[in-house]
Amino acid sequence: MQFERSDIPDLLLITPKRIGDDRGWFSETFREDRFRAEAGDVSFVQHNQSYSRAMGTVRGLHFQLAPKAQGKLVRCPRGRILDVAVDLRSSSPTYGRHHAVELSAENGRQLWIPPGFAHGFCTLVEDCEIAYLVTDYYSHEHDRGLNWRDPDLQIDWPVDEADAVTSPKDRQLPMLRDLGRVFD
Ligand SMILES: Cc1cn([C@H]2C[C@H](O)[C@@H](COP(=O)(O)OP(=O)(O)O[C@H]3O[C@H](C)C(=O)[C@H](O)[C@H]3O)O2)c(=O)[nH]c1=O
Repeated sequence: MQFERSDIPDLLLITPKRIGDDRGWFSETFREDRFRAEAGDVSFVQHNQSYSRAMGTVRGLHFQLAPKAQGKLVRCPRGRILDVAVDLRSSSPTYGRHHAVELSAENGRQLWIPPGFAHGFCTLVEDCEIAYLVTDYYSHEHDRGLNWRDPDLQIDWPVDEADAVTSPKDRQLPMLRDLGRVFD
C-alpha cells in the first residue's frame, strides 16, 4: 500500500497493492495501522456507496459543518471518476485551492480527504460507483455545499454545465465568495 502526499497538505493519495494470480488479484484496500501511521488519529463510523448511471454525472461539492465535519476515504470500485477536494480551512495557506485526481476500478487508487474540505466528483464513464468511509455520521442539518461551477475554484471539469447530470440541490449551491467562514 503506497501513500503519496498531494500538492495540498493533508490530502493523501493511496494506492493499494494488488497480488495477482491465475484467478485475478487480491488487495488489502484498508489497514488501520498503515492508515493511522500516515493520516493520524482517524477512525471511521460510516461507509457510503453511490451509483451514478450517466457519464458526466457531478455530485458535490459537499461538506458537513462542524461539529459533524467528515473526513472521507474515497475509492471507485466501478467505472472511472474525476475526484475533487477543495480546501475550505480558513487558516490554510491553500484555502480555496483544489486537488483533482482520477480514481477508477482499474487504478484502485483512493483519496483521503480530511475534515475541512468540500468533496465532489464527475463520472468519466457510465455506470460508476464510489464507496467511501467517513469519520462522522450523516447529518442533514449540517450538510452544506459549494457550487461545482464556481469559476473562482478553477476546476477543469470534464463536462460543461449544459451536459452535466446534477441534483436540484447541487445546482443551487453557493459560490465560494458567498460561503463565508465554514472551517477554521
Ligand atoms: C450523504 C448521505 C445522504 N443520505 C441521503 C440524503 C438523500 O436523501 C440521499 C441522497 O443524498 P445526496 O443527494 O446528498 O447524495 P450525494 O449527492 O451523493 O452526496 C454525497 O456526495 C458527495 C460527493 C459527498 O462527498 C457526500 O458524501 C455526499 O454529500 O441520501 C443519507 O441517508 N446518508 C448520507 O450519508
